Amino acid sequence: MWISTSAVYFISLTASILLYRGFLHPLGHVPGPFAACLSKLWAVAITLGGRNHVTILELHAKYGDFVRIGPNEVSLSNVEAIQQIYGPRSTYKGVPRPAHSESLMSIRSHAEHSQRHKIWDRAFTTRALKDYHPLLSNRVRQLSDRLASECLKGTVDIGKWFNACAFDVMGDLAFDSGFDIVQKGDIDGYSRTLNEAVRIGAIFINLPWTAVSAKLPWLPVACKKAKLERFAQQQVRKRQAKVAYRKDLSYWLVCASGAAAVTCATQFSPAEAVLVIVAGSDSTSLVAFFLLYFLAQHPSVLNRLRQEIQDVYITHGELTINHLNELPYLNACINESLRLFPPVPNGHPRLAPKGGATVGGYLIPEGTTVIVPAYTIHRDPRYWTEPNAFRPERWLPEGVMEGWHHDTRAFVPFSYGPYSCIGRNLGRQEIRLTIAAVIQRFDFQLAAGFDARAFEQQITGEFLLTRPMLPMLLRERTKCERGWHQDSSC
Ligand code: HEM
Repeated sequence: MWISTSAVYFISLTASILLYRGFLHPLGHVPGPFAACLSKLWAVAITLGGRNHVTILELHAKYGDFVRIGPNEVSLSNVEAIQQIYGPRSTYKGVPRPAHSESLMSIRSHAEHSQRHKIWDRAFTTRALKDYHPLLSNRVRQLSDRLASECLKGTVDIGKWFNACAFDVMGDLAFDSGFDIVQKGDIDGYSRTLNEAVRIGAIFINLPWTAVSAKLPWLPVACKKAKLERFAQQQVRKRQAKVAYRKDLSYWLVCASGAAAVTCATQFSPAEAVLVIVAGSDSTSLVAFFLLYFLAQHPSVLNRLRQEIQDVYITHGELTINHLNELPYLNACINESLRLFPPVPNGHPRLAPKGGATVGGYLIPEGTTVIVPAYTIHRDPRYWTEPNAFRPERWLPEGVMEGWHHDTRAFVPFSYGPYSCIGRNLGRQEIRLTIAAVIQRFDFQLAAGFDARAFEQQITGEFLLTRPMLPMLLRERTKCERGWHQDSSC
């Protein structure tokens, strides 16, 4: 009797919730897949399938700028929306992040975030970045040497090595002691663990209550999280013991404030150390990876880029970060890779303010979660002519012909506004150095039978894009006074 009463209660409750969400909800007028209106499980299923970025793009192509992608969630693919939702004067709130506890990325109160941001800012000034140059150059040199030995063995999984290098760089910056994955391999599996943590985090973002599972010690997800946190704790402690040892990132976050070691512990938490690694490694290596993929398919772009880099080498006798910063074609190629494959493709959730808001003519009720998806807006033909083509020239003055659409307001790979990427200049420097080092020293081509369509279909985008295996054949070029050459005749 008790069971049947409970069952009736449960069924009626579920039916009323579904009825409300499907037909009576204030977002009822917004088009979108019916299953998405009923339950967040739709988003989880799409996330698990891994093709969020493509699904959202297809939904916008079908339904227009304003699409309902959850019971209380809409996706807005319209350039007018970006400034209003993410801009400095936005009244939208950030959505708390269950996956990155106690870090800059999880603080979503504007006042608290701005206070913490000021401390982080010191680590990303032009002067601070300059101090990281030797460290970056050293790691990229190691990567280049590693590729030289790997290419003798056959096809090279280039993405794996780019990722290892970016991981080593961030390890140096966050802990002042690298992981040495390029040289020794991922012995302890930290890089693997982090990648898994990011995937799991994507589910937590869609269904915040599942984040509880990270606290149940017998679940694999909890073990992995605990392992990572233990590691970060050890590293932060070790780093704090050498207070003013080197001007790395933790120096600026902690020690430059003159704080005593005791306050250091509260200022640079293991969660923030993990944030540096998560935010700075995969994202950066993905951009370099996709750029190399495009270059392998576009020989004329590769030749022009190689010439630009060669000219710098001939003029200055070396390739430093300062020389590379100003190269227009290199920067254009990086922008084009960021446009076509933004590492964070699905947009950043914000909550509509009290009383609701109107964006680009659309009424958004109070408390609605809103996203502007980067992958979709980067490929919108209203903002970009030939949106799916890799065409770096579009970023140069001579490359935008009359009548061409090139609306840089619709370029948001680092998000936009006060919560946008703090490490973008560092990331760009690392990408420039990596790409310059690789294309200067190696000729490369995709392995025989490579199928670009199949490759792109394997790219998933739960939170970050993933990189499928990209088999490349690399051949070391010959070095002489005037740079590197294809054959031994310098
Ligand atoms: C090209 C490479 C990179 C891309 C495409 C990228 C992209 C992004 C994006 C889209 C966000 C906003 C995330 C959100 O609101 O959900 C973000 C935030 C952030 N990124 Fe990056 N990032 C890159 C490199 C880096 C690097 C090298 C660092 C260095 C530590 C870094 C540190 C951060 C931090 C700390 C945040 C949080 C900022 C805040 O909440 O105020 N990123 N990044």
